[in-house]
Amino acid sequence: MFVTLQSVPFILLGLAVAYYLVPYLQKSHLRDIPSAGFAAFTNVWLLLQARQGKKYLTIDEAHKKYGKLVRISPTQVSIADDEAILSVYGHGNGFLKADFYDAFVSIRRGLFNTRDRAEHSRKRKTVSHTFSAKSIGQFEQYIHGNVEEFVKQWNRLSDLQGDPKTGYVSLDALNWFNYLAFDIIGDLAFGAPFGMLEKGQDIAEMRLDPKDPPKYVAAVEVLNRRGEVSATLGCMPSLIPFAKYIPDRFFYEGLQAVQHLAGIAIARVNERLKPEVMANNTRVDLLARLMEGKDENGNQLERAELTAEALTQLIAGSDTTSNTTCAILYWCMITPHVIPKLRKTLDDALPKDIEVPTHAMVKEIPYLQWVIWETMRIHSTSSMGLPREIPAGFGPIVICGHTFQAGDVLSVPSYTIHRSKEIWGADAEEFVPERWNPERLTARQKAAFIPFSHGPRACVGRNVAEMELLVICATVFRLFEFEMHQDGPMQTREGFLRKPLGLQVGMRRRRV
Ligand code: HEM
Repeated sequence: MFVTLQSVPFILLGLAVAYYLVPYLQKSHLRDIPSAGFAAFTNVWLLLQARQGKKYLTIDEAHKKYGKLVRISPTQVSIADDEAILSVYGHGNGFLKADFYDAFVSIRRGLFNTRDRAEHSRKRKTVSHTFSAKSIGQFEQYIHGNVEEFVKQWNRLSDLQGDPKTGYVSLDALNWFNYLAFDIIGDLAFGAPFGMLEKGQDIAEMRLDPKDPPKYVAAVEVLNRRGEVSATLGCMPSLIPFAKYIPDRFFYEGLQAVQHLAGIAIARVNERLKPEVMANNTRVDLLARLMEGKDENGNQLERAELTAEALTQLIAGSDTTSNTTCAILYWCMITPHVIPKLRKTLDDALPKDIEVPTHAMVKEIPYLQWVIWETMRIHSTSSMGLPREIPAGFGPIVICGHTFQAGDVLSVPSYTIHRSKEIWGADAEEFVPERWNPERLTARQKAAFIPFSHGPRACVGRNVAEMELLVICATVFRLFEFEMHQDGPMQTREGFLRKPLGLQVGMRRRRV
């Protein structure tokens, strides 16, 4: 058979069509599910949404248009139905994290991005007791110390830089919540805070190799870039080896960020494991606990695995908390009556001479808890549907009236579920902390609240996160006053998380 020059374009076109049609036809059982744009034919659609930082929103809009089931890639179906939460994320269903998570691996796989079930169970066993409600008490001292430093810095700013007339100093609250969250996790996971609060600056030491001389990078920025590029490449993992050749700075800088972030963990673990530091160690932090962990042969974790796990905690436990704290301040500020009510509740509950309360003092204050939960619902720091694959040997399985097969990837979109009028009522788009009153909250709402996900891969740090949020919010709203210094709503961008881009406020020491 002869191939003429004129026929080459047609052959290429035919190959391209086949490339997209074959996966589509192979998944014939998904053909009756409406496709968002051209998503049924190629992952490029999902990749483009992620690249623009608004995947959760496009998927939310697609659900509003097409209903509860929407195909968002040749293999992935988004299910906006709270009934699917148990089936997709529950214990014992056998689903695994999808190849999306391959884009998050650096150094080596850690607890968050391990996809193999047995490996995950082993890793999770090593850390889960450390995060139990009983054990986290020993971490409180590190949280407390950093919140005290935060208060010192805000008092100083208010005293020295406040407007002479109003007393308010203008600042980006997100920056300060980031400094606080990074210093806390630095203290918890690496043995010392990064010193961001003290310097009022986003800065961390980084070494790509323990023997390298130190370099300094902006850790928050590095984490943001890394989250965005990984969440984008995760939509098309086959692109990962070629990502550095894509002529878009987003990918180049993102990949550099992945390395720099690993470098931050390498530098800090290196510091913490120095013989002179270890010899005098009295700390009961996360790294100490990880060092007690054993592998399947009873050996202690080797340096690379230890570093990967410490890096996992740094990534998972830093901007999750700061983005949530920033969203809490925003929603409280734009909703009249919430701050006065919260402040009165805190004044009534806490001793006057205490600036930073203990966890025990704040964990039973319902209105404080409701404000936090309501923000986690309406803001949804983790907004995307976390993708889970039905492994070989499983299925067919019926979810929401549709039959799925091994190899299908399913996800339940948190943002859409958290704002569903069917679940939360007509005021689902409003910030109403009172909806968490147990007399009002329904069993369905309770089960549909998934800010920490659900099942065996749910947030292992939830207890620490809740302790941090309670102590930080009780402190911030009781000691400081705010006025809005920005026009329009708080802008956000989605990487792995839904992150505020900033919150410009006036802050001063409390006067009344
Ligand atoms: C408000 C704060 C937080 C939120 C909203 C949050 C949310 C989540 C979510 C949704 C997941 C599931 C991710 C997935 O399936 O892909 C997760 C996993 C995880 N989180 Fe958190 N998290 C928070 C704070 C923390 C903290 C403070 C730590 C540690 C100190 C932490 C450590 C982890 C780890 C290690 C995982 C992976 C667990 C596994 O796969 O077994 N998180 N988190």
